[in-house]
Amino acid sequence: MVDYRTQGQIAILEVNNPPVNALSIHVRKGLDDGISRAVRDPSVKAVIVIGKGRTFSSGADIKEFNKPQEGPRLTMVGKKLEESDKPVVAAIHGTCLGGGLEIALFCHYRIAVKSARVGFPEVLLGILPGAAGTQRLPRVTDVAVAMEMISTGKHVPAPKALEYGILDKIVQGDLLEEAVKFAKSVMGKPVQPCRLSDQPVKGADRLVQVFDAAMRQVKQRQRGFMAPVVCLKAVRSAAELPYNEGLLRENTLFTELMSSSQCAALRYAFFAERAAQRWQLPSGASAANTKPVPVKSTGVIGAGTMGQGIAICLLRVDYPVILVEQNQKLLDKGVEMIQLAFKDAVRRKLMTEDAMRHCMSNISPTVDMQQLANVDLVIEAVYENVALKQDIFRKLDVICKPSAVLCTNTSTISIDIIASATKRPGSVVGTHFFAPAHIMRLLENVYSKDTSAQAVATVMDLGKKIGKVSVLVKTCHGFVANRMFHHQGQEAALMLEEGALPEHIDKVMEDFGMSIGPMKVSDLSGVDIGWRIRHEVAKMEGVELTSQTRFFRGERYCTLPDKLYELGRLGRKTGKGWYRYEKPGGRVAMVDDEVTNLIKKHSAEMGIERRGISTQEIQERILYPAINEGFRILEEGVAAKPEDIDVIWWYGFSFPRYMGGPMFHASQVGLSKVYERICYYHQNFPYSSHWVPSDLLRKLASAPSPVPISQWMSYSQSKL
Ligand SMILES: CC/C=C\CC(=O)SCCNC(=O)CCNC(=O)[C@H](O)C(C)(C)COP(=O)(O)OP(=O)(O)OC[C@H]1O[C@@H](n2cnc3c(N)ncnc32)[C@H](O)[C@@H]1OP(=O)(O)O
Repeated sequence: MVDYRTQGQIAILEVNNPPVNALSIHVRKGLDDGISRAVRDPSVKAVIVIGKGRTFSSGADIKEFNKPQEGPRLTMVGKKLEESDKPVVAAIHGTCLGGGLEIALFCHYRIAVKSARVGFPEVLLGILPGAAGTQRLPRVTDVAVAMEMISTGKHVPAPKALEYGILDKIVQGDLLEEAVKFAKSVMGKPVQPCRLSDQPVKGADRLVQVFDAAMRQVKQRQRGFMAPVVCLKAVRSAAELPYNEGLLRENTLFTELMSSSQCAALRYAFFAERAAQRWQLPSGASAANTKPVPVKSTGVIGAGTMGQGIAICLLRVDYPVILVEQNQKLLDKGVEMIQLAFKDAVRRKLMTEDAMRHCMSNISPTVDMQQLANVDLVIEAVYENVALKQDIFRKLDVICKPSAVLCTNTSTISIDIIASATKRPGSVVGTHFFAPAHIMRLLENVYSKDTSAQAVATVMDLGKKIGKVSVLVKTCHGFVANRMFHHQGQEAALMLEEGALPEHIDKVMEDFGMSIGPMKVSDLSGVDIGWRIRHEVAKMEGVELTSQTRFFRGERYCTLPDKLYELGRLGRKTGKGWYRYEKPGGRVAMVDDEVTNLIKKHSAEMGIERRGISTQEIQERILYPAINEGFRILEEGVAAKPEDIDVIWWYGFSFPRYMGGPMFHASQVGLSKVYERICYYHQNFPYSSHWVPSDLLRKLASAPSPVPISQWMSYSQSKL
């Protein structure tokens, strides 16, 4: 775990714990033993701490967090490194994060290669750097920088870290050779001035202003997260208390955070996100045994809002894009909008003018689908209409080369239906982007009964390359995201006719932690989207939905969203939806009397006596149908594991990560309680099938003791 060797008068402690040199018990022990040995050995005059493999260290071993602490504590190991009279040099490459950076800050010197990054990402796990990081960073760099780094968790590139004073030198060439040279240059020099515990906090005279400004920012940007606030308090204590007292304060705050439910949720999120990348098909094909099709050229069909966003994603990472539209006017408009989005990115310093020009030079706009003959991958992004999509895929089948992967950006239509229009259903796969496609990180990749493993591997790989978080799901109507979200929309509309108003529902859900409530989401995504989907489904079933419709598919149906659509209130884009906006495309949602009156009139027409709806009821009626559907999705194997559903909700619907996602949230509330409430609503609302309790939920709720989320799937086939 830590290899000890000497090179002349230098002892080298090489951390060797693949893949990322986490500071597990054996590493801490190895470092502890190594430094003691080096200090004892009179022939050793300097020490180097270095990481083997791809990185210096990714920090404490997160897998050890919920186990009893064994072996030497990181702070104790660090103290030994600092107290050594022989200079200790940290030689950094890859990432030097969390406990890894704390170890480096205990060393007397830090050198790094230019590509290295340092940071304290603990805050993202709901904790703080608890091995003296909050006390030592503001002693090596300015307290404002320390507050920013520790409260955001951002990685800092080596050149910036040098500027901040965190690094002493950036080296070129072989890191170990350079570290040896550096160690020789400091051999024999007194280490006292390099012991950070003896240094004053930098910028302590500006503490109050810096702290207040940082706190304002944290409250604005990380609303609801506990850890950033506590991180700032810990750094503040570095400036207010002597070093050893500051350490005690840090420890108290660390313990508080470590035992919080937010920390448990964020730790779960860390592993869930990584687990989602390890996809597996029922055939056994998986990320580990399937190679993607090499993609060098791409096509996008549809230059509307989604097509534009998808094209931007591809162009940004250097894929040439053939952009196809049905007529020149729409095509020109689409290209213009793409250019505008890039210009905006340049204005916001997210890209250079040169990079923008390069991206734009990679688009080939055309109204001729034949131009797609040689692309490796094509993404259809036209509006949600089965016949239209099938027609496009019929054409693609004829036009595209046999190896091409044919993707559809449908948000609801089963991939089986779209693929059936081709003679190569194995090449057809869903790539469900979320609007705005160039901003939202989620990519819901969808396989059909025929999709080949290679097509799946290709879109999962594409997702990674374009910076998305990809989750693989099996096809069904609405997939995971919209199938779960759909019930929220239904239930919200029903609560509106029973007595709630859009602003009440949104406030409750925003107070719960959602970044925006469901009514604002509907305005953002477009009231017409839901309308089109509902009416398309009805049409497929030979039903016409009208203002008189009370039941559809045997379910209670609320016509309020349809009435809103008929008034042309399509959401933000028209400046009016469930709210009024300052202008079409505006962002400031204002309560609109026209909507309030529409809702009240609708209730009266329905003969419903409006009533006050409690916060608890709003929360449960918005969340629990989605959770219930989540369990059905697991039962049917549409999602392979609860973690995948939660990942979809963080990135697709901004579900607060510190609550872990709807499935994790359900586990925290207690499945028996969630089940009981779903049964209660089922009794009260028998005409809404989303309240029929899932069988898997029933089985888990009746287990004699709470079943850990990692074992839920073992209950899906059980006969209990
Ligand atoms: C007293 C307490 C003191 C200190 C507290 C801490 O130090 S808390 C830990 C702080 N560090 C982090 O939060 C870093 C977490 N890791 C990362 O950000 C990335 O993993 C990293 C290092 C940037 C590498 O990214 P990359 O994309 O290259 O790899 P990936 O994320 O897929 O990770 C590879 C596998 O390593 C596992 N892993 C990563 N970091 C840790 C860790 N700190 N502890 C345990 N395991 C870690 C990760 O889960 C992956 O495993 P796999 O089984 O392949 O999914």
